[in-house]
Amino acid sequence: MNVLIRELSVQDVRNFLIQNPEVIESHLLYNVTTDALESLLTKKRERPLLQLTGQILSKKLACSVESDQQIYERIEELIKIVSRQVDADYYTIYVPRKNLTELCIYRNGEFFEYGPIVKGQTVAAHVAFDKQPLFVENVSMDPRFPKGTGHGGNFEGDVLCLPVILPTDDFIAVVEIVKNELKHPFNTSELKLINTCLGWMAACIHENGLRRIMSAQETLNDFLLESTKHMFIEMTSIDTVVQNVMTFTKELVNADRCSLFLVDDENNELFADIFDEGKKDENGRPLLSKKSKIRFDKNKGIAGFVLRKGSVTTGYKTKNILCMPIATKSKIHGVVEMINSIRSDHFSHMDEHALQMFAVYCALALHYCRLFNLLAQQKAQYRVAMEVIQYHSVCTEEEMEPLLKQPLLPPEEIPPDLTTYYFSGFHFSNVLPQLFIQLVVDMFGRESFEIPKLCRFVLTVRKNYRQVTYHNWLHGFHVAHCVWCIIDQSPDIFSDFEKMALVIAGICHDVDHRGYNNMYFQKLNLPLASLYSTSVMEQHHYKQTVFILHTKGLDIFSHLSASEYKDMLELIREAIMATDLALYFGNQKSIAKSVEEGTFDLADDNMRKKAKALMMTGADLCAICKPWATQKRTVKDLYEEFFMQGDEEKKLGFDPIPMMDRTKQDQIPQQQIGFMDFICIPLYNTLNSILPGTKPLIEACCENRQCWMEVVERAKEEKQTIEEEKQRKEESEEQTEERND
Ligand SMILES: Nc1nc2c(ncn2[C@@H]2O[C@@H]3COP(=O)(O)O[C@H]3[C@H]2O)c(=O)[nH]1
Repeated sequence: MNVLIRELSVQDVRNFLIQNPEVIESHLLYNVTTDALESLLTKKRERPLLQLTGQILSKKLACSVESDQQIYERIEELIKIVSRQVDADYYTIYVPRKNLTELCIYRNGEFFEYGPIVKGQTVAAHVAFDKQPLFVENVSMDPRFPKGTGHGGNFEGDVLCLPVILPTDDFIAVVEIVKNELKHPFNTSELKLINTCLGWMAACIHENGLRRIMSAQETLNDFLLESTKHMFIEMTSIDTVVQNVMTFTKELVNADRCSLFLVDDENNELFADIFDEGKKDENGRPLLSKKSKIRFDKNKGIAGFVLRKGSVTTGYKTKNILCMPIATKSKIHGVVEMINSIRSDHFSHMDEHALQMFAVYCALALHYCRLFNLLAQQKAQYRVAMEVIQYHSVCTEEEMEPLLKQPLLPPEEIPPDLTTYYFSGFHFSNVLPQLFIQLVVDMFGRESFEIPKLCRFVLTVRKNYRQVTYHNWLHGFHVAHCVWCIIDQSPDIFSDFEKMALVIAGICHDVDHRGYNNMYFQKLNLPLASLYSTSVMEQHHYKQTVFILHTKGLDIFSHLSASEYKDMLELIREAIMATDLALYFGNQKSIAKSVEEGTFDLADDNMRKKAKALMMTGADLCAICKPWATQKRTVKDLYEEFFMQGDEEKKLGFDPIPMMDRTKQDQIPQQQIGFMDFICIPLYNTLNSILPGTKPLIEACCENRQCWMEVVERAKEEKQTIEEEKQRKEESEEQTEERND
């Protein structure tokens, strides 16, 4: 009989009771106390709650969790419910630690060490190792688990053990549910229930994490808004940006400490001078301290550095680090290092992702801040350079003295043809400043400008012309003089305001010309060409003019109101820009067309503007209308400048245009005729049609054309004579030879 009882299994007993229900009934009635029966009933009533489990779960999990501790609290609450549903005896929650090398048990808000994550010891460690669910029947008999479950090595029963893995692949826990062997084993629906619940739980925890990230994102957006405001309104310093980055990243990933190292590309180093020593301000925000710079080799491990530094200097122990480069596409700006997660014993994938995203904004913030600082520095450098330039480009008091003493020549020394188109400054180069002042005084009266200012102004303009052969101070004077003559010969057309703008534009129109045309700057991609895309030199001449006009002591227009001054500069700008010959063609065509159609009207603002532009071109080319001797001399100087550019281009491997090619000098007379036919004659004809006072210009131009024609003819004749002579010589040599023969 004894032998028979020993061989009975739990299942045999169950089968017997199903077939003999009266046995269990009498047992319950007579052998079990009422209290025990009632507790059994309570348990039994809880079973139908099964279908509500999902609802309870979702409610429990929907509550937001702020820290990892809270996540495990939730898991425990849920596993408690699930275990009851499946009538389990025990459950245990294990948490991976030490970078996934060890497990500890979580129970009632506390963590207890359990053991290493290895195979061949416990069920939980095996599952943590494989990260696969496992069902073990009668665990005490299974040789794979000599140390059994969380309830010891010799526990007899069935074990269901599952890893909790989030959709982000973060492995956060192992859940173990155990049934005593004497109870009924896990059935399929129970296994399904546990699996489903754990699946939902992982999804909810993940969801919760996302919510945490979203709220961090909101804070992040606020920060971005705040820092952008700082940068673009206040243009904050690098220190402020670094402090913002450190404070916010710390909040973002819940780090205990943080550091930020900036890259010093020049010295191949990383450095930091703002430190987090764990202090907080009255609002609980990190209080960072600025200290002397720590520098170290860019290639040395920062983590190692911080570990060393942290433990030696502050006694602070670094347990885990999240380290991220702060980089834009082209440059690594720095490295941010988060030390010791407050939430857990390590930083999660979510932390990493959030920081990765934020690092992009940090990089932009640092990038713009650096750019801003660079810009501010360059601005300061520019100001210093301008001060130096101003010192050297403005005339000294010694240089001024003679003119200040005698701004005007005695009447007998004034060239009699000064007020005619034919005046040539070649023989008056020493007194051109006095002659210019004379013209100004003649046209505007003695009171129009402060004479000492005008003296300083005119000498400084002269100083700012370069010593090139054509586009020099003398050319500037000639153009201003021609403008003066046109105005003088066109009474009641221009206002004093316009006249002043035109005469001053005339004297300044080529200031700082370097003897090269616009094409040269563009072809060689010189800095001036990157500054101005069109009318390169003309824009530069205007800028130089404004620079002179702005300089204290030379500010001849200081008597104007702000708006008058603005208008004056605009008129000067238009006049100087009009000296770009590339703009002339369209202008001439448009005026000639209106004249032909009888619609030209100087009262019309637009046409008036065009007329003034044409007048500036007329003055700029006035050498072509000077007496023949002056014309010849000017062309010689002009071509020397052209050839200098040609020589330069040849040196740089370019092919100069024939006009700038020294080896083609014999073409000059023909080129002059071409220049007149193509540009000057239409120009002065049209100018004459709108400003009849310019008639001497077209006449003189035509006379000079005649002179160039004669040069061409003479050259032809000379060539012919030479050839005839050559031929005659050859023939006579032939005859001599024949005679000798
Ligand atoms: N070939 C030729 N070109 C001239 C003459 N006078 C002026 N120019 C050109 O016309 C241009 C007008 O604008 P710039 O003063 O910049 O440069 C001038 C020269 O390139 C001339 O007599 N002959």
